[in-house]
Amino acid sequence: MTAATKLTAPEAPVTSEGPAPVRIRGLSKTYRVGFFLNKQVKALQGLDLDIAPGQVYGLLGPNGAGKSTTIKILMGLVRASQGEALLFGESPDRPHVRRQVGFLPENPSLYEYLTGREFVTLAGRIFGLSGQELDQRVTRVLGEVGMGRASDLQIRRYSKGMVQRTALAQALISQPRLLVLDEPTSGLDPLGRRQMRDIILAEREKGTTILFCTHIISDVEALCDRVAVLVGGKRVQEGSVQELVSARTPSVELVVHGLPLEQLQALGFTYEHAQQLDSRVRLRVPDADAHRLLQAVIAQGGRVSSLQPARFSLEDLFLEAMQKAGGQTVGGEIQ
Ligand SMILES: Nc1ncnc2c1ncn2[C@@H]1O[C@H](COP(=O)(O)OP(=O)(O)OP(=O)(O)O)[C@@H](O)[C@H]1O
Repeated sequence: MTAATKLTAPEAPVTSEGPAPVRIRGLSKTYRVGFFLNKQVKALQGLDLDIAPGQVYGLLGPNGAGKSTTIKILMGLVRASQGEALLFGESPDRPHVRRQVGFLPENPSLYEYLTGREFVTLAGRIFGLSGQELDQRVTRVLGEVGMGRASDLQIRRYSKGMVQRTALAQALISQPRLLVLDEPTSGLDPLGRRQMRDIILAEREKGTTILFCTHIISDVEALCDRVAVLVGGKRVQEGSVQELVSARTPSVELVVHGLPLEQLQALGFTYEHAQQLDSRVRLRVPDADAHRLLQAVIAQGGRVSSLQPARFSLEDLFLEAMQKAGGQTVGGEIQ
């Protein structure tokens, strides 16, 4: 038995609400690739992650960072090479654990000749639902995802966004304690994205724990309690969105006219950001340097048209984390 298939973890923390919905320790995954399977892609390298009951947790990372691999291991679709991944303190393979989880895969592929209603009904039957309760739940979840009216059309006639919404309805049909969503807003129009966000927030209100992965930073900012940033299969940042964003030293953004970027760079300040915009230059410096920079710009004959506190966003943090990861931004490590 590999470490990944351990059925129980005696050391899994048990809170008053029971074991953590998700606990990952030292998780690694190496895929074998190449014609002779003689190359390896390190998709995950020693990942640790804990998700507490009721949390909305975002896995953020560039393409190929290992987000889907993490989710597939948690859903029992891919075997880990090392480490353990537990749901509610147990192996994801156990049927009673799986019954507590709703899963929306990336690029869901549904039975095309069924209607949306038939498909979601089938999913409900697999979860052991039947009769009036099943019919009522199907109607309710289809309504929630905005598919009430189109639910009697065959899925092969659906757009990508309609398929995504129907797949979400099947994830919700069992009223799961844990919802795992792989790129939930991909393929959705702006209205669909808003609806998806509203559904996630409504599920959170009900106390559902939610793990979702994305590279859409605004979704994480709008929805998540906590976030982990993955780059090249490693966790490079983790914390509450608020903590990560506010732990930064304050900085100030200035817009300067009348001096070229090269001249400003020669002043010897360390700029967090410097960009030439037509005849203006936008600069960002630590708060402590702002006054001296202002004086230096005026002394050189420049003019400052705007000076305001810069809002450090999750996007800055994300870009910074990718830079710190040594420029490796896309895909796992290939050997
Ligand atoms: N079945 C597979 N066989 C070989 N390599 C794979 C396989 N699945 C994923 N990989 C590789 O593992 C790495 C991580 O992929 P993964 O799909 O987990 O990343 P991701 O963060 O979900 O990316 P994206 O945002 O593009 O969906 C990538 O380098 C990818 O090429």
